[in-house]
Amino acid sequence: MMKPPKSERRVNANTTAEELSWRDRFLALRNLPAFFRLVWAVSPALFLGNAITRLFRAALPAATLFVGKLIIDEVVRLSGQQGAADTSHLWWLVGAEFGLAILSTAFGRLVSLLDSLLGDLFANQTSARLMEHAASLDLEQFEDATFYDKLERARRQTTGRTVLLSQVFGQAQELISVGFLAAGLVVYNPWLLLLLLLAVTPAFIADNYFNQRSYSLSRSWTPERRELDYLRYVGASDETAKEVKIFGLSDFLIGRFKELSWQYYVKNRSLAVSRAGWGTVLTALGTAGYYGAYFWIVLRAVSGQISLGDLTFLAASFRQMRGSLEGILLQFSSLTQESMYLQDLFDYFAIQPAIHSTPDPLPFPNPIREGFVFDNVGFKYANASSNGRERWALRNLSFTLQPGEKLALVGENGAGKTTLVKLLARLYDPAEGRILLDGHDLRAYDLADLRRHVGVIFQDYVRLKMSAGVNIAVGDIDERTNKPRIEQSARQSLADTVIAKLENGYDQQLGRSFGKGVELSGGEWQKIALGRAYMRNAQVLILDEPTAALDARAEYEVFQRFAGLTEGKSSVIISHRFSTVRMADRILVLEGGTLLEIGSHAELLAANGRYAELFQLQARGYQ
Ligand SMILES: Nc1ncnc2c1ncn2[C@@H]1O[C@H](COP(=O)(O)OP(=O)(O)OP(=O)(O)O)[C@@H](O)[C@H]1O
Repeated sequence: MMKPPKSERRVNANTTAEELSWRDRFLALRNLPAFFRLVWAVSPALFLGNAITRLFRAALPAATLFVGKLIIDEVVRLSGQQGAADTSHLWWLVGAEFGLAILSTAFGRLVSLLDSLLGDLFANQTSARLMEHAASLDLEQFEDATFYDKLERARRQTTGRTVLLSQVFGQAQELISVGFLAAGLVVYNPWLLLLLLLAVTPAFIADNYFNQRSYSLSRSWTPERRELDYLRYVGASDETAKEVKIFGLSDFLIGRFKELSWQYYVKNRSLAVSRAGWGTVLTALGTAGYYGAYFWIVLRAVSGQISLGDLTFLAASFRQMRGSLEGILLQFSSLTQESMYLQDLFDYFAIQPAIHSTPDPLPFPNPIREGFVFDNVGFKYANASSNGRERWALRNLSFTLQPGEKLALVGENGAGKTTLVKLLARLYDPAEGRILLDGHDLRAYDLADLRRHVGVIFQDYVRLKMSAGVNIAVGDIDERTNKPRIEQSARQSLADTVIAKLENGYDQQLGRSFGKGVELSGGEWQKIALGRAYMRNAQVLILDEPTAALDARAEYEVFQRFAGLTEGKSSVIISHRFSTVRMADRILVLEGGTLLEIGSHAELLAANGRYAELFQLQARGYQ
């Protein structure tokens, strides 16, 4: 994974931008080596090409000025000669200056080209790494708003971060240019250099200050920026359009968007205005310094102490150096700013998942011999609390899921059924107690292997805006080109009847976002999603309200087939429909996160407890 060495992570991720001191900002520059390693890894050839081209280009300004000086001196010498003069040397010089001008343009273009190629590659690769890293993180991390802030800040760093590369390279290029020019100036008068430095320093300090404030503003507004993105999405997307219309939400959404974006604009505006004001005043100081030096050079030329060529060389060197120095100092302050943004990228990559395989993981048992044992399991969501009290989603939960057993989970909304399933698939780890599989803690097993063998179809399954075939193949994505297997799964989940009606069959794009995509009904989508369970050759199959959107006949058929699929395998079904639930070997009734009853349909009816009550309630509804 992309992780900077410790020394380069010195700027604390939690330091608020407002508190960033000059020291923090300089420390942020430590991110540069790690950044350069990343860019180098993207393309060593482009990286080297860029560096070399810039080096050559750096020498050109001083060389051009020097040739210009030689030309003027030669013209002055020739104009003072009697009779026909030999001008061949002069034309050689003019030709050389022309050549240098062409080279300068060509190198300039080449540098831009290499920058943009490298920039595109870097953006692509970093985005891919961002996704890779996201995939390695815990579900719990995705439920935390500050995580999204980090992700958002990191995402913004994938594009445009190569500006930093051009800046550092450009900076080096300018420094070399300035070195050449300074060598020329020092020969005449070192004090000129000092004057120049003094003239540009105030603008540099001001710029640093404003860059820091602009970074602070941008950072502290991350949640609002995400909200703006969200409002833009809700206000204009196929998934929300119908409710936005029905409930007449557009004014409300647009109003909120305008209010928030206006607040951001006002904050940005006041910063931009004071930056422009101070910038003007302080740059004028720089100009005054330049004209002071110019005055001195002209005086020396008038008194004959330097030649006309020297005058033009010095004046132009001085002007160019001022520009370059100003550029270097200002770039330096934006460099520290960019390095701070870089910190956001590294902070994101430094987030580590808590749920991972142990160093020597056990392979998932095949077949399962003893089953899963929940031993006094408790779990609470990190962000869950009510009236300031911690809320446990599950507590004191003990039961066994036998190999080959069909277990149904029953309970009212929020009772903890889905949470139990997530613990089984190790999307979360228990906060209390433990889950054993064949006598070993679930954490001892290889995570990827566990996920392969525990297949879950969630009630809020993902509806991919991709082809129907891929939507089924999700159950075993490596088999996405295995058409017979996809078709077989579709037949078993009744998705084949849905696909038969689609113009392009399995290749039909679903969802309306791309091309000629078509939308499906809720039940049709559910049949497609159920196909995923048949694709997966898992030992434990879990269906979380798999048939809620199916009509009665489809539900009946699905369960007939599902019984065949799970023959000899363990399965867990969550359902509010007792017609489904009663088919299970055992039924576990949850209430408020704790186990209330467990037993077969007949046993629980005989016990005449909560299950019997809920069952009779539903049965009465059908009478
Ligand atoms: N991601 C989450 N973050 C915080 N709390 C959550 C989260 N998911 C669920 N909860 C809370 O945990 C409790 C159990 O939720 P769970 O989803 O397991 O219930 P359920 O029995 O599956 O409900 P339903 O029948 O409505 O699907 C609920 O009180 C819920 O509010």
